[in-house]
Amino acid sequence: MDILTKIINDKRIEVNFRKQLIPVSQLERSVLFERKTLSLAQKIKDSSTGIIAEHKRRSPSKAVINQSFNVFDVAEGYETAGACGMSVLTDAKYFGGSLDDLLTARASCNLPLLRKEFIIDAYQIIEAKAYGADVILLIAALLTREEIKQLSKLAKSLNLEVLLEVHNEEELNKSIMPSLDMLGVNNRNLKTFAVSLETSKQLSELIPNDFVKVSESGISSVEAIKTLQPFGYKGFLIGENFMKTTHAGESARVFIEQLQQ
Ligand SMILES: O=C(O)c1ccccc1NCC(=O)[C@H](O)[C@H](O)COP(=O)(O)O
Repeated sequence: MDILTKIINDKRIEVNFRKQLIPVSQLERSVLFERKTLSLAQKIKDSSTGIIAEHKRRSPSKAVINQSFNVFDVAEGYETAGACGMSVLTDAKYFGGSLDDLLTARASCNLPLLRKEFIIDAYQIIEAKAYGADVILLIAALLTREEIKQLSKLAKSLNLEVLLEVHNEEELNKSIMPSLDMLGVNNRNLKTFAVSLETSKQLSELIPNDFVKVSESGISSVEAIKTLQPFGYKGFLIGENFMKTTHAGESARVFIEQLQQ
């Protein structure tokens, strides 16, 4: 069984459990549910660097990356560094994240926050809003076109932006629709974990220009970004490269400074 199938099997059980624990009506009463959300797409459009910096403790491909940072410091550091937004992994079993991480990030910075999660149910989008997210991720490999439509429309009705992630042409073709804000190309093959920036380069011309283009995963140098920018990418999602250091915020600051030169 590949890792994505394993993650999704576990996620179905987790989501059913959570639904019973905290009903939608309770999520909708959260103070953050009424909050005015921030636009990550606009921040990326206005930026010359477009960095979405991720909080990532561990991953299926790299095991432990960093267990010692606290989310408060990382969020504050990323904001000071000049990131456009922050991605917060909320999956516990495979990434060591949680919704509390999202809440802590929300309390610690004014950056647009992406809930980085394996979303398969409308309930998780309502959770995202209740815990302070501005953006949700939809992964085309997990969803039918009809599901992408339903879930993205729900997100938009809650004033959340949608980053749709693809890995290949087939996923891209089935996903294009007006209820998406950003199209992300994941450079990591989720079956083999091999990373290749060629994936972003090859798919770029197939992405209509009305979407903000984001390149995700395996970006570890300023040079990598400079090779992706001519392909129309404005946003760059970076996790491990910052989280594996002794100070995620400081490493993002140095990276963004070099990118501006
Ligand atoms: O990172 C993984 O190993 C992984 C495995 C299976 C599904 C998703 C996975 N990662 C989620 C992400 O998309 C990345 O955390 C994100 O793009 C940042 O990637 P990186 O800069 O390479 O840490």
